[in-house]
Amino acid sequence: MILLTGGAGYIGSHVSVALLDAGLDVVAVDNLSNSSKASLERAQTICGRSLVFRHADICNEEAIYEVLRAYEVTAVVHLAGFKAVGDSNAQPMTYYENNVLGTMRLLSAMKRASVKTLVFSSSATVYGIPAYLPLDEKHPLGPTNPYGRTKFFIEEMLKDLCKSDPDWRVGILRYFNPVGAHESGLIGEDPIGIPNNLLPLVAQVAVGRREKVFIFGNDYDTPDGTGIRDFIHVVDLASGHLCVLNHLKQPGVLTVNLGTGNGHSVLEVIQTFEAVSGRSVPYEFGERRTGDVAACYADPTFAERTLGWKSVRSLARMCADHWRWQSKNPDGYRGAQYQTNKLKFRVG
Ligand SMILES: NC(=O)c1ccc[n+]([C@@H]2O[C@H](COP(=O)([O-])OP(=O)(O)OC[C@H]3O[C@@H](n4cnc5c(N)ncnc54)[C@H](O)[C@@H]3O)[C@@H](O)[C@H]2O)c1
Ligand SMILES: O=c1ccn([C@@H]2O[C@H](COP(=O)(O)OP(=O)(O)O[C@H]3O[C@H](CO)[C@@H](O)[C@H](O)[C@H]3O)[C@@H](O)[C@H]2O)c(=O)[nH]1
Repeated sequence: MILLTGGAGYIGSHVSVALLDAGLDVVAVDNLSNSSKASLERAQTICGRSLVFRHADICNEEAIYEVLRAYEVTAVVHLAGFKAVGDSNAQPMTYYENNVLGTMRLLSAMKRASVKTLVFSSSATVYGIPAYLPLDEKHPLGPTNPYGRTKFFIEEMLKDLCKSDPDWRVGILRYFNPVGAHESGLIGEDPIGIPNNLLPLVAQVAVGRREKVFIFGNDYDTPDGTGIRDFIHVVDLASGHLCVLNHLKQPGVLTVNLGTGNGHSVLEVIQTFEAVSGRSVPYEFGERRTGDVAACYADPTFAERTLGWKSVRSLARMCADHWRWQSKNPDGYRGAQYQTNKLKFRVG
């Protein structure tokens, strides 16, 4: 049985599908602070298999320990955490508590239950301002905001833990910019309030929920002046978790970039989204956003060499799948527009 923390979230629901489709048993734990259980009900519908859901907080060591023992968990995929960069500047201690302390509690519960295999979702944000591109795993680390520092501190903690005890096997996955949705249109990203990230905002403008996209800067040193990022399809990203889980046979830490290696500009994303959706996405150029860099994209060769993993879905596919999710669920999981035959969660 695999314990998936943050399982009801955007990436977690897609990882649930990848794990269930691979025939693995899953217990998903989430405190639903930024998600809805509906995502996991739909993940079950997609796979035709049930998982176990436990409403719990990773900061609650006893609750996690109890789950680890009750379901005979053998490995943990740890996605639970807060992720908004702006919020983390405003409330750094909340981020340190939830992300760093939460991970410490989880590790402590794992140690007590003798579960010592972990896959952790880190972020390309740990690299900070790129000294060179593309970013390989050896690039120096220097996160520029509290959210990024929580990921950095957790990475350091995991390295120390593995040095101290050779039984631990840890995969650190540095995600670039996950976008898109499962091709069924049943699960996808459902941010609360005005989206911070580009793709969900573009999708909400296309569907008519918002008026236009403000492009943060058109004077970067890039071909069209707008920022460049490595957008990666969330289904490709999810499959990377399976690959790393299968690969964690040796003790120690394996740190891997999950990106495509291709950079796409903000304007390119908007134009591609318009083409695949047939909708217009009005935009306006505005000031640069504090903390943004001109360009950020991965060198994904280490992932391919060590895990045999490679992203396969194009930007057009990312936009098309994101659009299918958004157009079928204009109000996300809150809308009742898209009913599914709910599979019951497994009772543990
Ligand atoms: N989406 C991105 O752009 C991105 C990029 C890099 C890394 N990541 C990391 O990937 C992970 C998943 O991100 P996501 O985009 O799916 O975000 P998300 O907010 O959709 O999912 C995170 C989930 O964790 C849950 N959660 C938060 N704190 C918890 C706690 N204390 N106990 C139990 N559950 C808790 C939330 O309710 C949510 O369901 C996060 O750790 C995030 O930092 C995301
Ligand atoms: O309303 C918007 C939102 C974004 N952008 C631009 O779009 C690009 C992508 O921005 P965004 O989607 O916010 O992603 P990033 O700022 O690259 O950060 C994401 O990707 C990082 C990993 O690379 C993660 O660590 C972060 O948590 C996640 O928010 C950037 O050039 C932004 O300036 C706009 O122009 N307008």
